[in-house]
Amino acid sequence: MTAIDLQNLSYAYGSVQAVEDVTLTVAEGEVVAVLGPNGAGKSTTLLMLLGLLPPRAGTARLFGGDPQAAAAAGRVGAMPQAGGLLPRSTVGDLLEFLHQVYPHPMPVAEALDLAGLTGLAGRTVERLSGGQAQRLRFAMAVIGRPRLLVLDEPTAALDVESRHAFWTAIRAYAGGGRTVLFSTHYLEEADANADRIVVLDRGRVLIDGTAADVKRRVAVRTVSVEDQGHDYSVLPGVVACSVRAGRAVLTSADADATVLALAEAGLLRDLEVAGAGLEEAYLALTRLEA
Ligand SMILES: Nc1ncnc2c1ncn2[C@@H]1O[C@H](COP(=O)(O)OP(=O)(O)OP(=O)(O)O)[C@@H](O)[C@H]1O
Repeated sequence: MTAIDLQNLSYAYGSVQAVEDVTLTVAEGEVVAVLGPNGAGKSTTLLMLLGLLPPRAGTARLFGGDPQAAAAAGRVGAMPQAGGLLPRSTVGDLLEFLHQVYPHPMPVAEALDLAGLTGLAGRTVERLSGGQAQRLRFAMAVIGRPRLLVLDEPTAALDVESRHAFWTAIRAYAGGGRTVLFSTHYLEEADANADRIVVLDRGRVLIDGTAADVKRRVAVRTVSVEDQGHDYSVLPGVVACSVRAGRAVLTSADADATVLALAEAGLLRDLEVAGAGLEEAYLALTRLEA
């Protein structure tokens, strides 16, 4: 059974093309990360997927039907990036209300436990810390026992320890054959918690594969040597190169192969190899695609 089926989805805010021709299918039981830097189009894709934003082009279907129908049937739980909480109500009242709305909910105590909020049922929402509010959003998303859980940057407000507990809860939830789609900026988080990673860049799908596929392509290093006027772009692994202050600076997706080729060509003078950040990796990948 296909849980999520996005076909050629596009969306523009005025002249900003936020999502362009995104096609993505997720089978029931998969845990998928949507990875991308700021502004990559993650939130916009998630909003269309949930039926909260009408696509300008393409279609979004959940469990073979309309996203809104899937949501109305209680099959979808969503955790937005922010908002969605009534400041004056208590944690317990909010969850109790949702418990009554859904057809097959879990007990409020179970949702509290799953989200690490046991003992906070009487606390008003406005007195929750950022991390606790985030965990309440998670409890609200799971209390209806949805078959599909959609989480938009769920750990953004959490410290390292809460992150760990949070992912343990999500994995436990996914373990029962449920489908989870979450967005994140962090490759490590996607790697540790997803079966599959979809990298979005400027609204487009750049990579759709396993963590190993992604890592292979974002394991970018900066290799630099004294410039000797060579055409460095032809060397293996090189995805971008420039000459700065007499040095050839090469962005390489395979530093070992690049260094070996430099050595074979007699170009290995004053070698420096440095790790490149993920943002640089995205940049390099984008150039590779261009
Ligand atoms: N309401 C809006 N009005 C105008 N432009 C918007 C709006 N929301 C998003 N955008 C633009 O659309 C593009 C995609 O934004 P989106 O929020 O989907 O990306 P994102 O990957 O979720 O980013 P982030 O990681 O920062 O949340 C960006 O260029 C953003 O500035």
